[in-house]
Amino acid sequence: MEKIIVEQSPSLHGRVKVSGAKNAVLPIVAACLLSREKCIIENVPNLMDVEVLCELLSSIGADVKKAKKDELSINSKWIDNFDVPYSLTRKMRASFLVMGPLLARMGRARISLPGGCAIGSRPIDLHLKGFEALGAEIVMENGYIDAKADKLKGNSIYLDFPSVGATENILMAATLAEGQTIIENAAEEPEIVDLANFLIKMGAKIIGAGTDTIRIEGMDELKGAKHQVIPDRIEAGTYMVGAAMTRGDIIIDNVVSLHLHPLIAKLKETGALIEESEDGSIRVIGQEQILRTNIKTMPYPGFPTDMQAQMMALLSIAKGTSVVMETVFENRFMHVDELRKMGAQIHTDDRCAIIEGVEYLTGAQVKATDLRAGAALVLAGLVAKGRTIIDNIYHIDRGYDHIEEKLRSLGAIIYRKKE
Ligand SMILES: CC(=O)N[C@H]1[C@@H](OP(=O)(O)OP(=O)(O)OC[C@H]2O[C@@H](n3ccc(=O)[nH]c3=O)[C@H](O)[C@@H]2O)O[C@H](CO)[C@@H](O)[C@@H]1O
Ligand SMILES: C=C(OP(=O)(O)O)C(=O)O
Repeated sequence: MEKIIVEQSPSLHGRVKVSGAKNAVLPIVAACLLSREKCIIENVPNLMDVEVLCELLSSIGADVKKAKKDELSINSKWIDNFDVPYSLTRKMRASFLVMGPLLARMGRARISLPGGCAIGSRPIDLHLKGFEALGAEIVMENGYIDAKADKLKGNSIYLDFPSVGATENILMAATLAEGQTIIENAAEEPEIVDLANFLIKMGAKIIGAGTDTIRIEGMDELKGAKHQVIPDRIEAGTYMVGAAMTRGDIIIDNVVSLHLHPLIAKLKETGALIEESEDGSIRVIGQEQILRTNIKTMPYPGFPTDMQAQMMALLSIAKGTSVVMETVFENRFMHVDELRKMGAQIHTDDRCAIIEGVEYLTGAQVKATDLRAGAALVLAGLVAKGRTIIDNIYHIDRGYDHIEEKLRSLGAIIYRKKE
C-alpha cells in the first residue's frame, strides 16, 4: 500500500504545466472505436484511468500503442468483441463510455453495469434512454446491459439532467446513426466540445456542442484523425487553490482560462489575485487574509463539482463562515470527516456544508475517499501544522499526473511512501 506524506510546506512558488484533461481524453479514446482507421491522440495525461481504458480497448481487439510519452495511437480496425466484463468496468465508471461507440459500430454492446461509487449512486438511465431513442433494444440481466441495434436511427432526445457522460455516449452513437439526432438539455462542459471537435475531425457532422442543443447528422463511417486533448481545468484549478491556500505566487502553464472562469470568480471572492495571460498561462497570487465565500456546484458553466472538495479545504482556513451546496452528486461530502480530523470545523446537512474558518489545520492520518477528496487533503496537508499521511491514494492516481513531482517543483514537501 502506498501513502502520500505531506509536510507543512513553504508558500508555493514557481511554474507548473498542466496535463491533458482526464475527462476529455477518456471519451476521446472511447470514440476511437467508431473508426476503422488509426487515430492519434496527443497531450494524453499519465493517469491510471487512461491505462484502464486502453486495457479495455485492447481486450476487445483494438491496437493501442503508446507512441510517445504523451501520445497514443489507436487502431480499432480489428475489434471483434462487444463484451466488456465487470473486471474492467468496476475499475472505472467512465468505461461505460464505450457503450455508444460499440453499439454504433458493432450493432451490439454488452457491458457490466458500472455501479455506484463514493460520491453517489450514479445511475445510467439517461444513457440508456438515449440509446433506446436511437432504436436500440436493451436488456438488463445478471448485472449486464445488453444493447442491440442493426442500425441506429437518429431521433430527438431530451435529457432530464445535462449529464456529461450521457451527452457524450449519445453524441458518439449518433455520429453513425441514420439521419439526424438532436440532444436537448445537453451538457455544455468544455470536454464535450473537445470530444465533438475530435469527432468532427473524424468526419462527423455536429453543430452546437458547448450549447444545450447538439445536432448530429449521422454518417456511414468515420475516418481516422489526429487530435490534441485540451488542458485539464480541474488539475489547473487544484494548483490554483494550492497557491491561494499557501499564500503563494505561481504561474500555471497550458491552461484555457475561459474554462476556469467559474473557479476564478470564486477564488477572487476569497481575496486571491489572478492574472490571465494571452499565452495560455494564469498567475495566482495568494493573500495573507483568505476571505469567506459561498459556493453552489452546477453543471458548466456553473461552479464545477470536481473543484468542490479543494475549495472546501481553502474555506476551512478562511476568515468567517462559508456555505457550500453540492447539487450535482448526492453524496460528495466524504472529505468532510477527513478535513475535520485535521481541525476543520464543518457541519453538513444533506447537500449543504457550513464551514467555520479556523486559524490553522493540523496534520493527521487521513484517507482519500475519492479523487477530488484526495486532492483536497493534499492541499490541506500543505498548510497543516506537522505531517499529513494520506491513505487510499489510488483515487488520486486516477486523475492527477505526477502530483507529487509537480507540487515539489513549486516548493511543497510531499512524497510517496510504500509500505
Ligand atoms: C469521466 C468524466 O467526465 N467524469 C465527470 C462526469 O461524470 P459523469 O458523466 O458520470 O457525470 P454526469 O454529468 O453524468 O452526472 C451528473 C448527475 O447526473 C446523474 N445522472 C447521470 C447519468 C444518468 O444516466 N442518470 C443520472 O441521474 C448522476 O447521478 C449525477 O448526479 O461529469 C461529472 C459532473 O460534472 C464530473 O464530476 C465527473 O468528473
Ligand atoms: C468524479 C470524477 O471522475 P469520474 O467521473 O471518472 O469518477 C472526477 O474527475 O472528479
